[in-house]
Amino acid sequence: MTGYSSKTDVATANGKQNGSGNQTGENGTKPTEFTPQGNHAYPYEVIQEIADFIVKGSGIRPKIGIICGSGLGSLADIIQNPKVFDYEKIPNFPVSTVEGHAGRLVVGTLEGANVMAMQGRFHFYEGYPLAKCSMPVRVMKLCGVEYLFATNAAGGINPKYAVGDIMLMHDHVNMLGFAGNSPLQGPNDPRFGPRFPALVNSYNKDLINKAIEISKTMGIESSVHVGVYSCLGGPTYETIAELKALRMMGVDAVGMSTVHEVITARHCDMKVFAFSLITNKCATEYSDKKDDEASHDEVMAVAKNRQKTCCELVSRLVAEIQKTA
Ligand SMILES: O=P(O)(O)O[C@H]1O[C@H](CO)[C@@H](O)[C@H]1O
Ligand SMILES: Nc1nc2[nH]cnc2c(=O)[nH]1
Repeated sequence: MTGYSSKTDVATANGKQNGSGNQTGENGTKPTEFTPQGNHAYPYEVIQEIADFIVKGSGIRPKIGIICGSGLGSLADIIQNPKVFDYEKIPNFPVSTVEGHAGRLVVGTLEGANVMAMQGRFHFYEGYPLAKCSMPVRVMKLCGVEYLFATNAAGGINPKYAVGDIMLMHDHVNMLGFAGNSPLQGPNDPRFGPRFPALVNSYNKDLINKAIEISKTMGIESSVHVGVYSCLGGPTYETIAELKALRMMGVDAVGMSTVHEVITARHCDMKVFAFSLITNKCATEYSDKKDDEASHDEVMAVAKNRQKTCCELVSRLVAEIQKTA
């Protein structure tokens, strides 16, 4: 029996295959065979099967789901009593193909809360349709997750932002949506959420306020901002003209992820907290300076430098949620 095998979205950049093939679960059972619906959406039953595999395999029903951004995999390393699942071993799960995204799911406890963290997310530019990129958010939901923490590395467009700053997301501009692409495209399954979800209150204000308070106690409030993120398809970094356009639209930071995860999470009524680590300053004026060019090496280096701060912010916010549970 085979798993998901759409040949049109197989990410083979580094020779890895996506979540197809003859995987066998830890308990020896084989995953359900299925065909993609609409825009490659996974059927509810398949998502349920993946969630059951994780909950049974870990013995934990997580309340908080964390998605680690590029170079921020250490957010999962602080999880206690971790049960680790390589994506390759999870039935019908895609694989990570990007440097800085290890491709592991870590389930355990953090500040007394049950959590699960993705060390590696899926991006549109890897060749995955958006529904597949954000499929793990639905897995989280069926595992029991109520809160999604989505983190990312992003370029700072707001001239006030410095490299290493943190931007708490309070809104987004969905550029892929402008172009008619959505993770919710195709038939709607009401067991996840409504056909036409509203997004005006997507980023939980209480969690943003708590994070601001935490940043004060950490003494980093001057490098923490609240702003607007936009996701482009990538994998190219932006041209100056594109950056100027994004700035005119009110975008503060730009990346290639997160928005479709947030849309999927809000569709199934999860509370969302998201932040960008500003890993590079985006040039919005023409110059010949080599420094103006973004690079993934720089992104990874800055993320490594700031991982301790990001870990502390995340664990303190988890502690706050746990306190009020
Ligand atoms: O959004 P994350 O996964 O943090 O990574 C960001 O950094 C990578 C580019 O350097 C892109 O994948 C972009 O989306
Ligand atoms: N699109 C985009 N993604 C990023 N990820 C990290 N930095 C950047 C950037 O400048 N642009």
